[in-house]
Amino acid sequence: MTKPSIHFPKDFLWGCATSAYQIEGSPLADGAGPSVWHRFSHTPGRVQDGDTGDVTCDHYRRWESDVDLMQSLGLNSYRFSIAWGRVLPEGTGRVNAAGLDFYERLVDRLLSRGIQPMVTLFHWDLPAALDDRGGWLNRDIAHWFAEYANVVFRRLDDRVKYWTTLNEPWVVADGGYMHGVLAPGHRNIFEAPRAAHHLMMAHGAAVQAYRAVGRNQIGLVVNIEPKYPASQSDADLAATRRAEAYMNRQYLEPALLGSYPEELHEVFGDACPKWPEADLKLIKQPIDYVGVNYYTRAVVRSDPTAWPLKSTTVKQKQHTHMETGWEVFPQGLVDTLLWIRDKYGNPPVYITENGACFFDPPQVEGPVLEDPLRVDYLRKHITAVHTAIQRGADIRGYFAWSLFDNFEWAFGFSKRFGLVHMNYETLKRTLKTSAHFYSKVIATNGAAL
Ligand SMILES: OC[C@@H]1[C@@H](O)[C@H](O)[C@@H](O)c2[nH]c(CCc3ccccc3)c[n+]21
Repeated sequence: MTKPSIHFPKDFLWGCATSAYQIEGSPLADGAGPSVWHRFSHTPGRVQDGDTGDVTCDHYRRWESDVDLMQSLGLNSYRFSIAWGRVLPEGTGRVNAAGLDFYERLVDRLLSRGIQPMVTLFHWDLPAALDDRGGWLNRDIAHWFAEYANVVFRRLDDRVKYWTTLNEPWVVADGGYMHGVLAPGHRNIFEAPRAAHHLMMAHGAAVQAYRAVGRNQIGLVVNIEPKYPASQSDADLAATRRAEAYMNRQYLEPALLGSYPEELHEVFGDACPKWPEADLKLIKQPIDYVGVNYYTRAVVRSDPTAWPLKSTTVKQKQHTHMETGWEVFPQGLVDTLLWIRDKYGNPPVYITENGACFFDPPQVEGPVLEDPLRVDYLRKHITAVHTAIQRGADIRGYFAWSLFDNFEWAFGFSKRFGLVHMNYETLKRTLKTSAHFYSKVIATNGAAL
C-alpha cells in the first residue's frame, strides 16, 4: 500500500530554535551586562567540564553567515532569544544601543532571506544586576521585565510577527530555585513557588504592555512532558497527578485559566503561598498562542522518599543521551497536543522545541556527518505533529531544537542537539544528515517524511 501523502497547513512555520546564552558567546561585548548564567558557568563545579558560554558557537560575531546557513536549509522561520543584559545592562534603566542594534540587524537579515523571526524575550539569562536585587524572588521583577519588553517591542514590533515572553518558566523555578542545578543555583522549596509565581506575573505584565504597543502575536513557551502512571495503583495515580500538576499545569493554567492546580498544595505543603486574586488576573492576559517544547514523556511511580514530588520516573527502553535517559516516545507528543486541544480550548500551538541528543557515531571529517538516530527521532515526531493536526489540533509551526550543537546549560558542551555539528575549536559548522533530512521535509511541506 502506498504511504498516504503527508501535507502540513499552507503557512506552516518550519524553523530551528536556539537561545542567546547557548550560541552567541561574547557575553560582555559592546557594553552588555553579565547574566546569572555568566556567573553560574564561571563558578567552579556548576557546569560539566567547566564549560562556559564565553565563546560557544560565536554566533554574536558569525551571525551573518549563520543566517545564510539557515537560508540554505530552507527554514522559513527561526526562533531565537534576546539577551536581556545586552539591551539593558543593569536590567532596568539605561539602554545599551549596541545590544539592541545587534538584534535589529539580525532581524533585518532574517527577513531579507525570507525567514520569519520568532523572538523570545527571556531564555533563562537574567541580568546579574537584577539577581542582586532578588531576581525572580522580587515581585518588582514583573515591572522590570515589562520595561525591558517595551524597549524591544518599540524597536522591533514593526518587523517581528511572533513574540514569546518566557521560555519554560518551570525549568527556571525547578532547576534554579528548587533543585539548584541551574542558575541562580538555589535549593529551597519556599523560594521555588514564589519564583514560579513572579515569572508568571512578569509574563502577564509583558503581555499587558504588548497590547498597548504591539500589533502582532505574543505567547508563552512551556515544556510539557506527559506523565503516565507506572501502574494503576492509587499511589502511582496520585503521584502522576502531582507530577502533571507540578510541571505541565503549574504555568499553563494560570496563563490560560487564571488559577493554579489544587495538587500544588500536596507538592509544596506549608511552602505553598496564597496569592492575591489581582496577581492571577494579571497573569491571565489573553495570549495568541501556546509554545510547546516537547522532548519525552515520563512514566511515574510513587516514591514517598523522593523530594519534593514523592515520585520517581521509571526508565524506559529506547532513550536519548540525556543523563536522565529521555525516552524516544513520539506518541507522547500526539497525546500532549490532543490534551491541550481538549483541556484548554484548542488554542493555536507552535512546537517551539523538539529534538534529541544522541551519542552520534564517531565523527569523521567530511561534508556531512551521519546522525541516523536524530533523523529517526525527527521523522517520528514531525509525523506525530501531523497526526495531531489531522485529529483537529491547531498546530501552526515546528521548530527543531537545535540549529547548532551548543552550550547545554549544566551539561556544557557534552550534549549535542544540533542538526549542524559545531567544532568548538575551529567553530566550523558541518551539516549532519538530519539537516539535509529536515531541509527536504520543509521543501515538500512534509511530503518527504
Ligand atoms: O535540553 C535541550 C533544550 C535546552 O537546550 C533548551 O535551552 C531548553 O529550552 C530546553 N528545554 C527542554 C525540556 C525541559 C525539560 C527539562 C527536564 C525535564 C523535562 C523537560 C530541553 N531543552
